[in-house]
Amino acid sequence: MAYHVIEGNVVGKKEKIGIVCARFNEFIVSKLLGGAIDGLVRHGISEENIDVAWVPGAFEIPLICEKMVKTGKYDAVIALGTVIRGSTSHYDYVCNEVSKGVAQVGLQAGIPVMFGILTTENIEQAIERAGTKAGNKGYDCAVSAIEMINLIKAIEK
Ligand SMILES: Nc1c(NC[C@H](O)[C@H](O)[C@H](O)CO)[nH]c(=O)[nH]c1=O
Ligand SMILES: CC(=O)[C@@H](O)COP(=O)(O)O
Repeated sequence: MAYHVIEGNVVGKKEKIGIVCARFNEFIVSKLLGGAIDGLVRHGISEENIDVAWVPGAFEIPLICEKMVKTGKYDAVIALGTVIRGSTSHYDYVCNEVSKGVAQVGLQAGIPVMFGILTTENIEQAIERAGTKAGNKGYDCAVSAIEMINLIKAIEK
């Protein structure tokens, strides 16, 4: 192979992870959280190195992600929430702002800030992505967080 490949493995060690959860639609978000913790622990992260912060709704997630990042205590932050369309345009504003906000925090952070927020048309779609037939978005974000931590280490060494 003439070119070099830089990639991150999914082996966690002593890294510290912050998770920000929205309480709105907690029935779903709690499943995302369980999946995220399962993914982290099964890939080597100790539960004692995981902090979970709860916010009222997805709109508040970016601010607390930023607060966690600025502590300098975490190797990655995972945002978990569930936004389900209602009968007004409120859904669009919440989704737009939370996605922009999390992305903005991530670009400024220097550490991975993972977007584990479901944005669905209905409850069924959310359930499918919180541990049923479409997997668990929380688990996926957890494993990707470890990959990103190790990728950054590989690039910076
Ligand atoms: N409708 C959903 C919300 N709405 C609440 C907002 O996120 C926010 O907490 C409120 O506007 C006060 O600032 N939040 C969700 O997480 N999911 C929803 O479906
Ligand atoms: C995503 C939301 O904010 C939504 O649940 C609010 O519902 P509605 O648009 O019917 O007020």
